[in-house]
Amino acid sequence: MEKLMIAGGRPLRGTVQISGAKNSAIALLPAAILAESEVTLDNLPQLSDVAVYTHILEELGAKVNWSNNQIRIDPSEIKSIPMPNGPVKKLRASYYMMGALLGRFGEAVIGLPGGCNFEPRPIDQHIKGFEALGATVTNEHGAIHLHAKRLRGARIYLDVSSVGATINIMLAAARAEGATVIENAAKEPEIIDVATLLNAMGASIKGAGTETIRIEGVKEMHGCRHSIIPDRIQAGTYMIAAAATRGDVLIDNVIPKHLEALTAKLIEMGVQVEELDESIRVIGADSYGHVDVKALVYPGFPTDLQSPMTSLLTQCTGVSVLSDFVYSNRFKHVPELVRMGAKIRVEGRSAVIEGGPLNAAKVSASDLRAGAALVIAGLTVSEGVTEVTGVEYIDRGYDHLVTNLRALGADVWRQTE
Ligand SMILES: CC(=O)N[C@H]1[C@@H](OP(=O)(O)OP(=O)(O)OC[C@H]2O[C@@H](n3ccc(=O)[nH]c3=O)[C@H](O)[C@@H]2O)O[C@H](CO)[C@@H](O)[C@@H]1O
Ligand SMILES: C=C(OP(=O)(O)O)C(=O)O
Repeated sequence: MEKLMIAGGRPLRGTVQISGAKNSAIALLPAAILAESEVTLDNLPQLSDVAVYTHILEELGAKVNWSNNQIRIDPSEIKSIPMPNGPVKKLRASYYMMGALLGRFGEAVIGLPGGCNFEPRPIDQHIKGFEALGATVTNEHGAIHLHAKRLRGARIYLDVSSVGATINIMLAAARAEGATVIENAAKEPEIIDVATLLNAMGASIKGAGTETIRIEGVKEMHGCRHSIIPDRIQAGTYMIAAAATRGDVLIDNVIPKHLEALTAKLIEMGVQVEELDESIRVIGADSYGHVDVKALVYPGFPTDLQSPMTSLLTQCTGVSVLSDFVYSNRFKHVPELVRMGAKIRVEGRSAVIEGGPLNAAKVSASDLRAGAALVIAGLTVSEGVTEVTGVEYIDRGYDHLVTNLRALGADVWRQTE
């Protein structure tokens, strides 16, 4: 078993380069299935989720050539091989195989997804979308079976503006007959990134990034080259870590606009934040005022930064309230932070956090962002060594985390028992 060991108490200082976005990459990889020729993705993050996805594509018959931050996918030999089990169970975004295979072949069998299960994460809106396009969808022993003689465009109103459902419907509809309109679509930057790739592959998608997306189905799609957008959640995690350790960090290769909700909150609590063209500098202060935070869909404060933010709020004076309006029970990090001395209680969909010092402890990450929260908490503790297990979750979403933190002056290392 691997652990992260953190001897904290050192302010982070220096520059960190942010990799491409996980939540884009793991949608762009299956999107390549819709092309008839090679797709090249640049700025690919080096993450376990990406490794699992490339393995899935290879199992389907794609020729994959991954070298550092670039991947070339030749999907010309891909077949819709049933995948009720195996690697699809290892990550959440395997649900995109449903839309991509359905869109290209009119059929797919994909096991229900795995990934971070901090609470039940239904996919009813994805299925509603596939059915509206003309597919029959059944759940047989935990695997979703999809079949359509032909897919026809439809008007689909999403009950919740789901990132996954919006992207999955775009994938299925890109090569359908006629026009599809997604209403109440999610507006996250990763959706624009997927639409940009699909359009470069020959699709006709308008309105990505707004609540109405219109897709005119095309007969064929082809290869192209695309550079993945920077990972706003990794960037936000380093911003929070810089503030929590009272450091001074330049977070480079970011789109500052994607981080406005976090930037505004940091400034409100007394952190100095400077936005540059493609980077953000975060300069910590000796003390911070308490703030209330509401995690919402984009452009609101991201739920994926809610857990890391909890750790920062333990460093504020007074009581902060952090509520999650996307995932009401995403609080598995709280008991672990309490183990480290945090004064936090969960009330409904909110965590009530009373500021105060933390101490080193042995804690366990139950999901990716809970892991990030525990690492940040450990970085604030000046005596003793915090041990974080569940490193496999952290590796799903943080490219070279230990190397990056060490380069910023943190005393962090991996230890295998
Ligand atoms: C791979 C990926 O991109 N993961 C992100 C994606 O997850 P994911 O796409 O799974 O999250 P969604 O945007 O779909 O979920 C948003 C909300 O809608 C609900 N819902 C969703 C789909 C559905 O069919 N029915 C339904 O009720 C969910 O329970 C949740 O309360 O967006 C989340 C919200 O920003 C992020 O936390 C995840 O990091
Ligand atoms: C919840 C997350 O990812 P996934 O949806 O892939 O589990 C995340 O990135 O915080």
